[in-house]
Amino acid sequence: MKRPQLKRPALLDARNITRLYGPNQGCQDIDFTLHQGEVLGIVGESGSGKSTLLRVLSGLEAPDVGQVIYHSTQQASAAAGSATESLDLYAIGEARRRALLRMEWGLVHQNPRDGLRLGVSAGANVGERLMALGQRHYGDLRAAGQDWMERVELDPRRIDDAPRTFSGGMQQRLQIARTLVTQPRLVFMDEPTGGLDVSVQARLLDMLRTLTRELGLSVILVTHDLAVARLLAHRLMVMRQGRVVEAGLTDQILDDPQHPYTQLLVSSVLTP
Ligand SMILES: Nc1ncnc2c1ncn2[C@@H]1O[C@H](COP(=O)(O)OP(=O)(O)OP(=O)(O)O)[C@@H](O)[C@H]1O
Repeated sequence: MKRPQLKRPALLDARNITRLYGPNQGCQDIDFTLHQGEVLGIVGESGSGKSTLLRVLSGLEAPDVGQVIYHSTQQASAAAGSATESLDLYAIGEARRRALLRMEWGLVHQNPRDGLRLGVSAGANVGERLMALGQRHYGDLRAAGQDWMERVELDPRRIDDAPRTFSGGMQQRLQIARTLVTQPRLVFMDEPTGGLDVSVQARLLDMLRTLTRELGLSVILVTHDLAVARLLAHRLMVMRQGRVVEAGLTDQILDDPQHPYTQLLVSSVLTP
């Protein structure tokens, strides 16, 4: 499969990040740059530190050492165009970090229950994030809810139903709609297809691939599933015991792994 050439501006820089809970437990010495429109997969077996790294990158947990630098594009004015401001995620303060998550970033949890409000309607789940950005018009919010339900292949006639009446796969699609409705510049995904039936996973993956391409999303994706990584990610980082052991273009890593650990990971998928 042909991958796009990625010579785009940097969106996020991870600089020498370490967050350890014990020896080799967590993540250490992580350095990379995510470019605009790029999908970066973080892969590795259970306990390799993927989720720890994602929490640090997404502003949920400060690193012991290192910096996360986000290149935010502010729309100064129609005439002046946009200006880029580089923000040190853990130096800007809690309020600004939360505002970033709300306004420019999105987070898709493995378990949709962690990303949805189960007690309010599907439409409210989607509209709520828009309201947080200042949209108030009921008709527009409802129209956006219906539109996004359709985009994630949910029946828009169920807009008033509570997500707890949806299946796991439907809840995950609703969580994705809720996340993407605000057109985030950067989306973090933690095992977005984990815990679902294989057939449900396949459809969801297909949908995610279409949406990331259509919207030109920048994504950091954590998965232990190399098939998911193959389908969605342009580039991969392979983690083992908290460290990155190999990084590069997805096809190169999966078709010609260099590190013995990556070779083992790839062969364990290929060998029944
Ligand atoms: N809050 C925490 N307190 C103590 N130890 C932790 C904490 N979070 C993670 N760890 C430890 O850090 C290591 C890495 O865990 P992490 O969840 O980042 O790995 P992972 O690759 O995401 O695994 P999985 O795929 O199973 O989620 C593990 O040994 C884990 O026990």
